[in-house]
Amino acid sequence: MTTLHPVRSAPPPGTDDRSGGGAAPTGQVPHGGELLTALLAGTAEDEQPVTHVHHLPVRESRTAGWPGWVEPGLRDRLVARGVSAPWQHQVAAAQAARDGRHVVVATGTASGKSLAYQLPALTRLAEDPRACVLYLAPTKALARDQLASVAELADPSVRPAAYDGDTPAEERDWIRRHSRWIVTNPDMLHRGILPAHQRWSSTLRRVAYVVIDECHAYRGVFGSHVGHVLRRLRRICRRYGAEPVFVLASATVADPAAAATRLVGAEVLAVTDDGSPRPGATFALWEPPLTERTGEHGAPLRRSAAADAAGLLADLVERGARTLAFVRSRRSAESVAEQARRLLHDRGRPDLVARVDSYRGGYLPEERRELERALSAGDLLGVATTNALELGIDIAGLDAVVLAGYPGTLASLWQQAGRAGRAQRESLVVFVARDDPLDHYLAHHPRAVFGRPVEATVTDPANPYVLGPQLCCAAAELPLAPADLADFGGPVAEAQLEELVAAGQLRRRPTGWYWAGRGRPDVDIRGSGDEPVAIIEAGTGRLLGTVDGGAAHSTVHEGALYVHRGDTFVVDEFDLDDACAVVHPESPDWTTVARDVTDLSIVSIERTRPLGTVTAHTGVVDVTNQVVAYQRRRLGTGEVLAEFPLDLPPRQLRTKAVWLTLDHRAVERADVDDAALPGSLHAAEHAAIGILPLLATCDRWDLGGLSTAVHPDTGTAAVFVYDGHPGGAGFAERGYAALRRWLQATRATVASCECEAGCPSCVQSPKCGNGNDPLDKAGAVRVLDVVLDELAAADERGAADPAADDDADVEEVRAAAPAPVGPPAADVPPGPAEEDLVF
Ligand SMILES: Nc1ncnc2c1ncn2[C@@H]1O[C@H](COP(=O)(O)OP(=O)(O)OP(=O)(O)O)[C@@H](O)[C@H]1O
Repeated sequence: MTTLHPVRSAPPPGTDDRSGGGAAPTGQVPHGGELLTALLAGTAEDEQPVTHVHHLPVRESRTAGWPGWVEPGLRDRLVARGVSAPWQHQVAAAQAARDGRHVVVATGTASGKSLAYQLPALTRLAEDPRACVLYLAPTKALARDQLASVAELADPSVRPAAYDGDTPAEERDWIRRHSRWIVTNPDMLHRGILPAHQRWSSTLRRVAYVVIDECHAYRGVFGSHVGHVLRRLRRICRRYGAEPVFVLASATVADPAAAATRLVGAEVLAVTDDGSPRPGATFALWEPPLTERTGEHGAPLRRSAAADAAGLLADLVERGARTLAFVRSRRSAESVAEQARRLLHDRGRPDLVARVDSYRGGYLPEERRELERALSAGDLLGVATTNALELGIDIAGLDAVVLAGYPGTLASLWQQAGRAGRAQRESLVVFVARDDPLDHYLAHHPRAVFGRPVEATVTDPANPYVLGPQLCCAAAELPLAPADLADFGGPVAEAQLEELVAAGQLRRRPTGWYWAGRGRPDVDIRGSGDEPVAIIEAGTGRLLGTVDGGAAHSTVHEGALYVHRGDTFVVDEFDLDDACAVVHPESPDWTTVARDVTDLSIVSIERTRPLGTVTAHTGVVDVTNQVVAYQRRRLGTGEVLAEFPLDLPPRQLRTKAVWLTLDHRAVERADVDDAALPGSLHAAEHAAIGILPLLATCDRWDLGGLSTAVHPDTGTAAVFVYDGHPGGAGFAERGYAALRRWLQATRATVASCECEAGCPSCVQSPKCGNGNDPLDKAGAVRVLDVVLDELAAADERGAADPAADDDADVEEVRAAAPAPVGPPAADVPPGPAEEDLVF
């Protein structure tokens, strides 16, 4: 790991840093570029972890005048709080909302998105003493933070209040009657407010604005449910005579207008041109080097991102830099802080040991405030934290942020990176890649990080497993009239209603569809539809939580290591009949990985794109999966310690998939013989799954795959990637729509990895049911080359699928990009061609 040594004068390779190097003046914390140069000074000659350095220059603010309609009292309060003039994007979004247009403000972290909805909403509340606002947040912590901010700004008659699962019963009635700014969440809307709409009618008829904060959080199956909850809300409001304006806020996402329109079910205008100022930063992409250690099939392993993050944290603290290190789990937060303390101790700096801590979640406001205070005062210099500190903290003046691993979305990455920076001082951000294809890709493709975002927030409101239950909820709230169906998908909804009538869940009457079940429909908007499995602690009988039924076989089988809020347990018994798993606390030095066998059959093809010797498809598939064994693997290294058989029944999943078929000519062109074909397809499939989250906001654990040299349904070689949720979640369809970009990035990831025969950074998968066997890295590159050639040739012939609307080449898209969304994009230099990027 890096240690303190004289500053190296040459900048690291790949740098476009303009800040220069040099040691810090005594007593002063060096700024971003200097810090990085100093960190690199002690790196071993043969290791060069920094793959790229990006310089984010200071961005000056662009303000606009206060719109004439803003309530003077509100304006005065804002001015008194330091908002002397609104930024341009705030006025653009506020004006659209004021004019009655649904609008999404999609600008960077801390760009003042709140003001964009507070201006029109609070003005309206001041003008109309009866008007109300509904504010929806994805997490309770964010909701509570926003509540405090509105309470400070609003006139006392607004009485902002939180109405969520934590609201005491005795307060609920008061809130319903008196609050005019109700802070809640989609779950409460779905379970509490909409089913009891008569009780809420006086509020619902007065709703002027619905604010949906952090709207990129609503993705996949959950996002599809939320989309319907919002459609139900609009229908009920309409019934009481209200047509609220929706204002959405989001950090970086691709195409926010389309994503927001799909979520709300009505046209939404996007405001993306960020007028807020930003301090400068040096942003380094860092990939830990390969080590002598080996994992599955002797694959070389990289040094862990956590180990490098701990080293960086210690180095930065030693230089007096106030640093946050974001890690992926609570356990990791503790161990990174512990490793950093040990390093400082070993370097003879016991004075600094007490100034490093971890943030262990729990989200207690007092804990957060103490941490904010200690960091601001400089008592604490380094904190390793989970994403608990990503939202809703106000720590000014951090010198550096270290990200140990990609946090899953670019929005989160910028949210975390945005915690660094103080006015007039350049900060340092270091992204440390984990041993995983997506992290590896990002470490070597700076423009995927600093260019226009390509990851789309996908939802699929037409998923029958979402639409059916949601139509039941809607009908139970208020019978569904034919005129209502347009909001719920038109013909798709009609077809679904027929099935619900046939199943006896709804009744058709001349006036519409009526709920025919007993009580209320029981629909879990956060679950997969399978019965959740309860996790029970042996001895105490304490219910620790639940896991999704769909994931239970591979996560809580007998012998599995189960992590709950950072604490570890081992499963003693998995009872399928009672849907529960009994666990005991244990912290072994291993983790477990399930082994499974998968079978897939094609049910129907929805779209096909012939590409000469290759064909791309999307459609419905049946996947049969059986977990048959599990492995114990050593923590940190991934070394396989033992394998144990399991006796679990197979399970069926009907879902959506994207797949490629390759006829014998394509296989010949790829120069892959019979023996190498299965491994080549399998390796391409793994890398493709690892990369899809770059284009769709999902996790590789949301996806499944299957590849085979001859698939019985097609008679050809085939690679399938499917959504791991009943009915699909929109991820596979996004892959089909962005096929070329997806496969280009996949190919680049595999080809650029310096390992010889495949490793976790390229073609090995941590969740492979076959133990990553067989895999043929070189064959995968050749197969992907043939597919990409065929795609390019088809595009030249003009045979692009109209559905593949964004299926353009990565470079072309970026070159043509309009004013980009997100913190860095406006400053991205034209950049070198893909092949010129630093590897
Ligand atoms: N026009 C302005 N001039 C000066 N300061 C402003 C202006 N607008 C907002 N601010 C301040 O900027 C800070 C960030 O604002 P806010 O929390 O609304 O940003 P955000 O975009 O919602 O942040 P996040 O990305 O964390 O959700 C706040 O301290 C706010 O008071």
